Amino acid sequence: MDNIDTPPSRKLDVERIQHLLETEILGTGKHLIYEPVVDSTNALAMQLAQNGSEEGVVVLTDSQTAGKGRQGRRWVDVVGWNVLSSTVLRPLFPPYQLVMIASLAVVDAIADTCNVTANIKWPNDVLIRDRKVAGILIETSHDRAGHLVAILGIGVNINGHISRFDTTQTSLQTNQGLVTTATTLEEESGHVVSREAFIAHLLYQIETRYLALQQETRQTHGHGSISRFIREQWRARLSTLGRTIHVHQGKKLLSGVAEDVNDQGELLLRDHSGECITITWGDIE
Ligand SMILES: O=C(O)CCCC[C@@H]1SC[C@@H]2NC(=O)N[C@@H]21
Repeated sequence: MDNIDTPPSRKLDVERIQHLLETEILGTGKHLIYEPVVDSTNALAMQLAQNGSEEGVVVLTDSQTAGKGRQGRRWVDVVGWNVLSSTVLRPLFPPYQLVMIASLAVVDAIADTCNVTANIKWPNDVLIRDRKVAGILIETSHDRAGHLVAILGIGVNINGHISRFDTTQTSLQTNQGLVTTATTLEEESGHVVSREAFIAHLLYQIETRYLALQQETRQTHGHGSISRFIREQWRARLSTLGRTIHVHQGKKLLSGVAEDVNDQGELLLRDHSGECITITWGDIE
């Protein structure tokens, strides 16, 4: 049993996150909702949002019983070792800009807490050394008053070593090839990472860009320098660009070189016949 990482059954210290946000990171106080176990933080946050909850409410947990991934997949976790968070937002700007803000926030929170460089696989997977460390799921809907709400769900593999997880205690073994495709911050930085510190930095990083973009959208309808700056920051972090890739869109497979992204964050793929295809969704391999 020596080589098996057994999860600590430590609960998230929400007061510590509040304290870090208010004193050290200089972000504003947040309305944090913590449940030790939920089906999905996104589902709970969506329920709250549809019932009119204010933006900025953050749902946190130690474990999800039905964590949601992109394109209907499951998101599995090991109790107490991951960051699982969902934030209620009411963006005035389009969802593709939220994709950019969220992935940049994760990249920056990783640099802040671990001093490790992470990159983005289009559109919003966060990778370190080409292995996935975080996933983002944005879901939109309308509340009872008809206003748009967006739930920004973020899952980050914080501690433990993927290759050593005790898969008899988790459903990780259902993820084919996880060991070669995923990683954790502990694995990459060489030290245990505080989930509380990571969450505080993450929320701060989301908030600064989000508020700036909300203000700019009110004033310029999204054509200002902040939108451009965020898009350029995100583009510069995309490890997908310049590579030969395969895009899975359901049963359809497209291959070619990922040349660039357009203003809406869509991927421009040059296929083998020389045609440029605009990719709006799909899984990149
Ligand atoms: O497939 C992906 O890459 C996206 C994964 C998103 C997972 C997070 S964990 C917190 C939040 N709650 C969910 O049910 N999913 C997101």
